[in-house]
Amino acid sequence: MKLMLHYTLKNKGLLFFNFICVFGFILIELGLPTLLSQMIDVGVANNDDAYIKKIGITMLVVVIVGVLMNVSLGYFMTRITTNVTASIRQDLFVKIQNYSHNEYEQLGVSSLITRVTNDAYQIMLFMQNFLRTGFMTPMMFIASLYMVMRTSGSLGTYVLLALPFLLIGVVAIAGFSNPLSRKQQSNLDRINNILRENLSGLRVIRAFVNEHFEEKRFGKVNDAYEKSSKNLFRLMSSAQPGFFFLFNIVMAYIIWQGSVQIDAGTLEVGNLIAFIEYIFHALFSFMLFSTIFMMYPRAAVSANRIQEAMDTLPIIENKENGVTKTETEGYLAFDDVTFAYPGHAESPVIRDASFTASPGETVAFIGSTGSGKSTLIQLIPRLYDVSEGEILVDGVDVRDYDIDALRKKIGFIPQSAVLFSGTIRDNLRYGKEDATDAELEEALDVAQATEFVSELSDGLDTQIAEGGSNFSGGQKQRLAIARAVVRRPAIYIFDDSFSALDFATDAKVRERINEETTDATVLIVAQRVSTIMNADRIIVLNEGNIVGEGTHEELLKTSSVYYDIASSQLSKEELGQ
Ligand SMILES: Nc1ncnc2c1ncn2[C@@H]1O[C@H](COP(=O)(O)OP(=O)(O)OP(=O)(O)O)[C@@H](O)[C@H]1O
Repeated sequence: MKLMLHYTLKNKGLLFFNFICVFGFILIELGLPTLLSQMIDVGVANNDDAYIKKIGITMLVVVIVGVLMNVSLGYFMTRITTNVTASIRQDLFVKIQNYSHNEYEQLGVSSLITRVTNDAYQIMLFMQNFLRTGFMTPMMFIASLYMVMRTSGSLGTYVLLALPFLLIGVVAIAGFSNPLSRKQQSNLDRINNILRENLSGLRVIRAFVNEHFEEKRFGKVNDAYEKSSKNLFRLMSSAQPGFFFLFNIVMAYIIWQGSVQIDAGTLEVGNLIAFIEYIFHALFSFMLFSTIFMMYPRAAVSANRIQEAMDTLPIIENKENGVTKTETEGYLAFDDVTFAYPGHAESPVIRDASFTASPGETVAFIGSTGSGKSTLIQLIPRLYDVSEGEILVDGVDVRDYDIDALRKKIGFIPQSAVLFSGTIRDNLRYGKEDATDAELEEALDVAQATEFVSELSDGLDTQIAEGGSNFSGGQKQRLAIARAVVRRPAIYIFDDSFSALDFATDAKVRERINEETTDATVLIVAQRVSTIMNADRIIVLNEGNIVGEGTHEELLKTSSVYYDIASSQLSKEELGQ
C-alpha cells in the first residue's frame, strides 16, 4: 500500500480532478431517482404535463453531465494509472541497474523480470479499478444509504441487517486470497526462470536431445501455476454468485414489504421506485467495493515484491563525493587482498593477494579452473568488494572512487562476450558514445574483426540478433574486444577473452593490442599458456593463493604449478627442453 500510495500521491493534480469527477458522478446518480420520484409523485399523480416536461428536461441535462463526468473520470484515472506504473517500472529498473552481483543472485534474475513486468501490471490492474470503483463506491454507498434511510427508515433496516453478512464474506475472501496470490506470483517466477534457461540454452537442450525432459520440467511448474491460479480465481468467482444471491433476497423482501406499505398508504409509488434505486446503488457499490477489497491482496503481494526489490540495498555503495580525477592513469596495486563471496565468509576464494601492474605492462593470470582468476579481476571495477586488504588504482582505494569514474578507467572484456540488440555500430559505441567511424574501424582492426564485418552487406549497420546469436563465438569475442578498445581505457582486463579465437587470430589480436596499448595496463586471464607466455609478468594462482610470479621462462624454473600447466600444453621445444 505504501508503494502505491507513494506513487499515486505524485499525481496530486490529476487525483484532485479524479475526485471531482467521482463526486459529481455520484451527485448525478443519486439525484436522478429523486427527480424520478418527484416526476411520479407530483407530475404523474397530479397529471401536470408541464411539471413532467420540466423534470424530464432536467433529467436529460443531468444524464448528459453524468456521461461527461464519467468520460473525464476515465481519462484522469487512465493517466494516473499509467503514470504510476511507468514510474514504478522506471524506478525499479534504475534500482536494479545499481545492484551489485550479490543482489542479482539474492533476488534472482527471473524474479526481477517478473517484478518489473507482471507485478507492475498487477498494480496497474488494481489501480485502474481502485481509482474509479474504489473512489466511487464508498462515497456512493454512504450517500445511498443515507438516502435509503431518509426515504424509508423501516425498509432501510432490512438493508442494514444484510450488511454484516456481506462484510464477513468479503473479509474472509480477502484473507484466503493473500497466500494464494503469493503462491501464484512465485510460481510465475519459476515459469520465467525455466523459460529463460530454455530459450538461452536451446542448442544444448537439442544437442543432448533433452526436449522431452525440459517439456516435463516446464509442465510441472506450469501445472503448479495453473493450480494456484485456479484456486485463486475459483475463490474470487465464488464470491460474486454468493453476493448476488443475498442481494436478490434483500431486493425481493424490500419490494414485498414496500408493496405492503403502499397498500396501507404509508408509502408512495414514486418513493418506492426511488428507494429501490437507492438500494440498488448501495448494494451494488458494496459489491463493487468488495471486488476491489478482494483484488487488493493480489496487488499487495505484487507491491510488496516490488518494494522488496526497491528496498534492497546494493552491498557495493558508491562513495559520496568519491574521487573522480587522479594524477596518474593505469597504476594498479593489490595489497594483501582476501575475498570471500557474500555468505561464504568461512571459505575465501582469494587469499592475501599482493601484486602491482603499471602502464605499458601486460600482466597475465593463469591457474587451474576455479583457482580464482575471474574473481580476482572482478574486484578491480568493484563488481565485488574485498573482504580484507585494499586495491589501489592510481594510488586511490577503489572504494574511495566515484564508481563511474573508476569504471571509466577500465575496459572489461568478460569471459562470455555479451552483445546488445542494435547494430554493430551501436555496440561498439557502447564503449564511447561519440566515437567516430574512423575510431570504430581502428578498434575493429585491433580486434581482427575488420574482415568479417566488411563482408557483411550492411557493415557496421548490421543488426545484432538477441544475444548476438547471428555471430560465431569468436566473432562475438572480437566485437567485445573492439568495444573495449574504442574506449581507450587506462586498464584493459581480458577475462579469458581469447578463448574462442583460433591460435593465429589470438596471436594477431594480442600483437595489435600490444602495439595499440603501449600506455595502458593490460591484464589478461587465460587458460592457454600460448596466450600469455609473452606477458611481462605472469601471476600463477592456485586455490586462491598466488603461488608464482615472473616471466614465462622464470616460472618454468620456479613454479611447479606453472610448469605442470605449461608442460600439459606446450611441446618440449616450446618448453625449451
Ligand atoms: N558468485 C559466486 N558465489 C559463490 N562462489 C563463487 C561465485 N563465483 C565463483 N565462485 C567460486 O569461486 C571460485 C573461483 O571461481 P573463479 O570463477 O574466480 O575461478 P577461475 O579461476 O576464473 O575459473 P575458470 O578458469 O574456470 O573460469 C570457485 O570455487 C567458484 O566456485
